[in-house]
Amino acid sequence: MKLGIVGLPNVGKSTLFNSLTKAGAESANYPFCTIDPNVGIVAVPDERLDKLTEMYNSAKTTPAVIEFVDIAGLVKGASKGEGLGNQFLANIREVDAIVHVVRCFEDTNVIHVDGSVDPIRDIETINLELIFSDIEVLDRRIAKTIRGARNDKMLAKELDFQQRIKAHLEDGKLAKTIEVADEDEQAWIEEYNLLTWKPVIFAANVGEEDIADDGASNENVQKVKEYAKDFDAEVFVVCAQIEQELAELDDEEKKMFLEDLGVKESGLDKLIKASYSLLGLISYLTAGETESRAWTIKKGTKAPGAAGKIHSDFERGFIKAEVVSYKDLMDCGSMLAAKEKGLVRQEGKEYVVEDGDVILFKFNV
Ligand SMILES: Nc1ncnc2c1ncn2[C@@H]1O[C@H](COP(=O)(O)OP(=O)(O)OP(=O)(O)O)[C@@H](O)[C@H]1O
Ligand SMILES: [Mg+2]
Repeated sequence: MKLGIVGLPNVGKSTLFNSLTKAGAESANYPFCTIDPNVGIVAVPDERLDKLTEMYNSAKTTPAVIEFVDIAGLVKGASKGEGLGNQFLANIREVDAIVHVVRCFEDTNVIHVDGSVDPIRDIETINLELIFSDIEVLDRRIAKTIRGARNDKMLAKELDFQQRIKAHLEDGKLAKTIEVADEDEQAWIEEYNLLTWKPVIFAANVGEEDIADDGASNENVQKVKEYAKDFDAEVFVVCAQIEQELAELDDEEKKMFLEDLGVKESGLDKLIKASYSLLGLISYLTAGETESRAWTIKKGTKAPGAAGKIHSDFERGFIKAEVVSYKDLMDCGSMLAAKEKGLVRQEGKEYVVEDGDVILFKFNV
């Protein structure tokens, strides 16, 4: 699962990325592996995992992770080769969702490429580049489809759809706002990998003074929130600069710093969790003396599929799953007590795994 960080130059993308990846490294057990200087693996904060580790005295704790990709700032004309951005547009085509960083902080020391802070103009500049890039992709697709469409009903239907999306984009609209008529169209649009089809989270990057009230008194943040409504996009208020400082601290210091700032949770933690649910992901947990671990699955995954995340043998030889909800386990205080109360269920192949299920798989190979 990958998220791409996009935005204009100098709006705080790398600051956010650095704090994300450093924060990931802090939860030491999952190594922050730099696959590439601009790709970082980030642990999904999950306090359930800490509690399980405590209960089982686990030697190791392994959180769920997501990948973030930091790209160079996009400028007007990026899709036509302006700036550094266009070579990176290809990188974002591979991501599952986009974090769009929008500058909402006023600071005359930090240059804005367009001379002033104006979040809606900035968002539209980026969106337009993404739209242009999508139009190019569609043009290539259309050229291919057109060849076969004359003698093939299905291709003719697809061609019609492609042309509809193109017209929609040329109107300055995002692919995700197009009405998809049926399952064929749904499958096609998913396959095209259009940038403006991907889910988006806006990260409103504010100054330190705006953290305590979560941006409520920052006019720019309010504008972004209003704007995002039209796209069903979530807006997260974050101060990238503070997050970078927070990421340097250990857990205890971090807690104190957050208290000083008047907030419970770092903006970053909220952002990571939100990204996770934006992607339709949930975690189930495994616990034991050697390791407590969170495993990422798509909502709706059945028990054998979930087992397959651990090892393909678990899926192939799946017999059953011993399941207890995290809450029941905690309420009972131990697995034994939960069993005595009949709260540990034996589930079969059709069981749909839920977020926070603590599972032991039985399998045979
Ligand atoms: N919330 C904030 N308040 C004040 N300054 C900030 C904030 N966030 C980032 N900055 C500052 O803005 C500058 C640009 O940040 P950064 O390098 O992260 O931008 P970027 O979007 O990655 O730029 P580029 O596209 O050029 O890579 C840095 O000096 C950083 O310290
Ligand atoms: Mg950068």
